[in-house]
Amino acid sequence: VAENEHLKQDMKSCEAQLQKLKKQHVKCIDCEHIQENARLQERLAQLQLEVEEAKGRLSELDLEVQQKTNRLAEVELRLKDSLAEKAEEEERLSRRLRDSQETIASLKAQPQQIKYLIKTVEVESSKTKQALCETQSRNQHLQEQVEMQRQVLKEMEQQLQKSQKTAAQLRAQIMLYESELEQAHGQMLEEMQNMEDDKNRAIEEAFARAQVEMKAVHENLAGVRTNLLTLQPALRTLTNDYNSLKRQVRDFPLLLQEALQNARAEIGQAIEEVNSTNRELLRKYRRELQLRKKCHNELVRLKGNIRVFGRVRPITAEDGEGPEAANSVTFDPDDDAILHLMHKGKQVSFELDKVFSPQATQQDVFQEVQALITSCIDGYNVCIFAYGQTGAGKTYTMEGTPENPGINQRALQLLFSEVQRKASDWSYTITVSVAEIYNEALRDLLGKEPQEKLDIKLCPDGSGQLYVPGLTEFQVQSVEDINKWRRTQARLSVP
Ligand SMILES: Nc1ncnc2c1ncn2[C@@H]1O[C@H](COP(=O)(O)OP(=O)(O)OP(=O)(O)O)[C@@H](O)[C@H]1O
Repeated sequence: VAENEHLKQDMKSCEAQLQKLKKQHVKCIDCEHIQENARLQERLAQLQLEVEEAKGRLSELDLEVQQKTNRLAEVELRLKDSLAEKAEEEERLSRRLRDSQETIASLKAQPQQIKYLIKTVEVESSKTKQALCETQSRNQHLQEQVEMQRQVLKEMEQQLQKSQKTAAQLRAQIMLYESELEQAHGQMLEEMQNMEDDKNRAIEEAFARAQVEMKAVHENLAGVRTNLLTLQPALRTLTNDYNSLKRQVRDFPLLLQEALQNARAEIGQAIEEVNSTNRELLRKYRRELQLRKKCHNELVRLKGNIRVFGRVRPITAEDGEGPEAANSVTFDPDDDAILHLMHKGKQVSFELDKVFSPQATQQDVFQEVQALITSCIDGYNVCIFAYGQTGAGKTYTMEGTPENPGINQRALQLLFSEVQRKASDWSYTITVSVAEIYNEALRDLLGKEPQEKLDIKLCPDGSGQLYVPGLTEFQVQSVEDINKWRRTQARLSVP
């Protein structure tokens, strides 16, 4: 208990020290050392609680020992009482036994006198006979009494034996109680000792831990103190920074307003510049458009609104051999617009816009009509068609082969690539229609009723353009879309 008190005092002094340290560093509210202190205090409180609990247990055990001792005293008292009772009983019984034995002895001694009396009475008188009879009956009665006394003595002897046995049992039980009590007492002492040891050990450990933790806390506090010292300049710098930031924040709306005004002026200027650039671009575009129109008109003026090209295909295996298969056209080496033809032995010359020799490639031919595709994108109506006798090479020139495509495919490729190129500035819609005129009958090859005959009419807007009412039109996005419709059309057209 003294040690407990000592430990408590130590703890109190530690707590007081902690409180003092806390007051010294009250600014450091959330630092980890304070938290650690709080943890240590918690631990101390816990240990105090444990000590209180151990004390409570100890007092309980004391109470138990007290109760057991009281019970033992009671049992001893009861035992003493019963022993005294037994002794008294024994004393009483032995007294009675002695009395009985004396009585028996006196009774045994009496008959001889009676016998003697009988003999003497017989000889003396008849009167005495009666007295003898009385004496005999008395003798009988006394014998019966002796017998009874014997019986009582026997019972008493049995009772005495039983009492002695009971006393022996009680003694054995008392001894057993005593040994149990002694054992319990020993156990209790041992347990108390163990508990005392545990308590002391726990207190020692807790104290040692508390000391170590206190030491660590002291060290940490020293560290915190040095940190505080080193942090002070940083705090000063931060305060300065904060003040300058505060100034900046105060001035910020003004600066912002100024910056916004500048930005607005700059944006306005930029918008103005963009607008002027746009105006310039628009002007240039219009000029370009006019230039293109002028170029087209010039082209049309120079090359004519309708241009005719001649293409001489090479001799193929299908033409056969011999003079029948010989080429009947010749070219002018100085002028690619003249074509000579031998007719009935005479040379007839034809003047065209251009003549392509058998060596001319598909690309050469397309190059010549390429400008018309650009005119088409610029909004002019363009028509390219092939004319010639069977086997002259119309299909080859217009359609070509997949490996070497003709004007159609190349024109469509150019059309879509141009549209793609201008997509950021212009939006185009390309539609496709396929019609066939055969034997003066017009039919819609993409329509649902391809056999149905259609009419060609003048546009009612007075533009002089022709149109076919009811002609099917499909919007297309790529060359492949067109080719798909063309494949449909190829199945339906006149072979
Ligand atoms: N420039 C050329 N180079 C090589 N072969 C050609 C050329 N032009 C035509 N041919 C070949 O000549 C043959 C006939 O050509 P194509 O079918 O184009 O004639 P076409 O005028 O369309 O005939 P049709 O009017 O009967 O349809 C084909 O085998 C074709 O490949």
